[in-house]
Amino acid sequence: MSISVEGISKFYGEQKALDEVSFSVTRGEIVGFLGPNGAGKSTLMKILTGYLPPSKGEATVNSISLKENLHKIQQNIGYLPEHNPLYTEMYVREYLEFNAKIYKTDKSRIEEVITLTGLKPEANKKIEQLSKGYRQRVGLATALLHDPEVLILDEPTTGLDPNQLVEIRSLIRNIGKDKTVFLSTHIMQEVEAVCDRVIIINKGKIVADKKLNDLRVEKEQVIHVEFDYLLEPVAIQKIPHLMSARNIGGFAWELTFDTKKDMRPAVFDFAHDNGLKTLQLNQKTKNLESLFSELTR
Ligand SMILES: Nc1ncnc2c1ncn2[C@@H]1O[C@H](COP(=O)(O)OP(=O)(O)OP(=O)(O)O)[C@@H](O)[C@H]1O
Repeated sequence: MSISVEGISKFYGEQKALDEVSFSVTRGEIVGFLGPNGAGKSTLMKILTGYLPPSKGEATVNSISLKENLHKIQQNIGYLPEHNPLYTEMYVREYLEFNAKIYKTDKSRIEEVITLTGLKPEANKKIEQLSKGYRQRVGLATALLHDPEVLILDEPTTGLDPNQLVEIRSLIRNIGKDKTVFLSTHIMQEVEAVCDRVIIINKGKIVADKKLNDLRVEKEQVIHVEFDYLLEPVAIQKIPHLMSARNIGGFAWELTFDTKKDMRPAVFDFAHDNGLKTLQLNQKTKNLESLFSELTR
């Protein structure tokens, strides 16, 4: 087990931020820790990385107990905090060298993480000159310096523009091929894009723990499609297996089908046969959305 959390509670004075939280993460999983603002995500991550003590409960990382050997745990964890604390007046390479000294890692690892995180073109700039996306990469590079087995990433894509978002998500997916990744977010699409599994927290309690594949294997299927022209709802009814069609703004529709079979080709063919262009076509995990709104309302 890479991460095991047992009955962790955390009080800030009178306020209970975490309430008997328990779960485990196995090696090689990418787990999304999803919850609304103030649900307790950062608090748990700070506990797992040793920045905060729990009020109650136990956690282990790679079978090492948080209580017994915090230092050893920190050697096994790469942590990207929510507010990435970078020394912005430093140059990127200089900053990584500084951190490599702290971790006592080999200097050759610096070039490896620069390549891995796509920092090469910016490596000779000062951190203050970097865009938010590249600063985030510096944070990830720092978290990866000592080649930890477990990565804990607190809202790694907050504030990024859509292009940076795609790049950082694909970077995390790549890193997750041989590391355990536990990442927090309040964005459902992030979980769908990156994770194998989702743990949902609300008001300090775990309210769901599901594999994304299990959520996808459902009878219903939802597709978001955008055409280049306005359609009458009656015209859309011609698509086979369609249960309902809802306009979600402009020329975009949410289509619900009563089949597991991938209906994207049928929607594409429908557009083509009716002289329409398909501007966007996405299969949604409706179940994650409904689960989230049901459990965190
Ligand atoms: N240092 C603190 N002192 C007092 N209360 C705190 C402290 N840190 C967090 N809290 C409270 O604990 C609860 C959980 O906060 P936490 O930051 O863990 O939530 P979160 O899920 O990470 O939220 P967000 O998505 O907004 O970052 C919130 O109600 C918050 O106000």
